[in-house]
Amino acid sequence: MMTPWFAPIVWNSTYNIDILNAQFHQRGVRIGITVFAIKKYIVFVKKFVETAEKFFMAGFDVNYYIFTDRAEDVRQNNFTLNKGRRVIILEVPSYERWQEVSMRRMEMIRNYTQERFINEVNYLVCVDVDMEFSDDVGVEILSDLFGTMHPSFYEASRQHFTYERRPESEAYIPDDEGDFYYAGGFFGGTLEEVYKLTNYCHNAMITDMGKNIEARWHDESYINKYFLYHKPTKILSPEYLWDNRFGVPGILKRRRFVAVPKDHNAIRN
Ligand SMILES: CC(=O)N[C@H]1[C@@H](OP(=O)(O)OP(=O)(O)OC[C@H]2O[C@@H](n3ccc(=O)[nH]c3=O)[C@H](O)[C@@H]2O)O[C@H](CO)[C@H](O)[C@@H]1O
Ligand SMILES: [Mn+2]
Repeated sequence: MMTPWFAPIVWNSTYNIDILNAQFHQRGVRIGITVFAIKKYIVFVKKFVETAEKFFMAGFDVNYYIFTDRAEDVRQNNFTLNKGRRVIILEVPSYERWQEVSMRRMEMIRNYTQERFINEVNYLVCVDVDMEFSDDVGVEILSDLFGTMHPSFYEASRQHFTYERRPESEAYIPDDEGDFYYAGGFFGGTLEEVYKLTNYCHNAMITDMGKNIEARWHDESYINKYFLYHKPTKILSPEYLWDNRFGVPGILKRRRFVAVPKDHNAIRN
């Protein structure tokens, strides 16, 4: 429930949501959530927003920032939103390879954080779009800088973490270092902290590209490197990022945000 640097690990029943809601409402906190729906991934947007309206930050002001190269198609969804909640469609370029689409999210989040989000929200939550909410995800996740345990590795020991192991890469992590294996698909924090993380990851990727290196798990590898030396102030348990292909272990009392099954080849090409 607590890391050795005193960051809480958020599991069901470790917090009282009424106390937290009162505190965050008192501060008038506004929350932004970023998702990318590039090319065929626009098919995921409808369910993502619909389920977020039920489960994500209920009762709070939320801006959905949907980055897409197909704005018209995304608009066709005619979202029905609760009070205080808005969909904002941001037109961005697309990239040919899915790996680069995934990695370029860092650059785009960084740029919009500085230009726009900073004026509109107090916290940013950055997630994958091929997901749906199936239980509450509320202000208990918010902190200066938060990351999420990857559902494949929360029980694994360090030697099994799939960090980048080539010393030439900016994402390199030595064998005897590393706290957790964090997932690329759910991180966030204050605007300042998200700016620092995304700026670091983008610059590291560009440096590697110049050397013709792409880290093993793309953006996720660079996030893991960043979190090693800039420890998150809160860590989300796999309740917040689950994939039903892993079954439902006893430790998992809630599945709050779950991968939507996809045909990888069909959707990425
Ligand atoms: C749940 C989780 O931790 N997911 C991570 C995992 O892969 P995933 O296998 O879940 O990657 P993915 O196919 O979902 O791609 C990541 C994200 O990029 C966006 N996208 C991708 C391709 C495309 O054509 N259009 C598009 O919009 C979309 O928002 C998608 O959710 O590893 C990736 C890097 O390898 C990223 O770190 C993901 O965040
Ligand atoms: Mn995904």
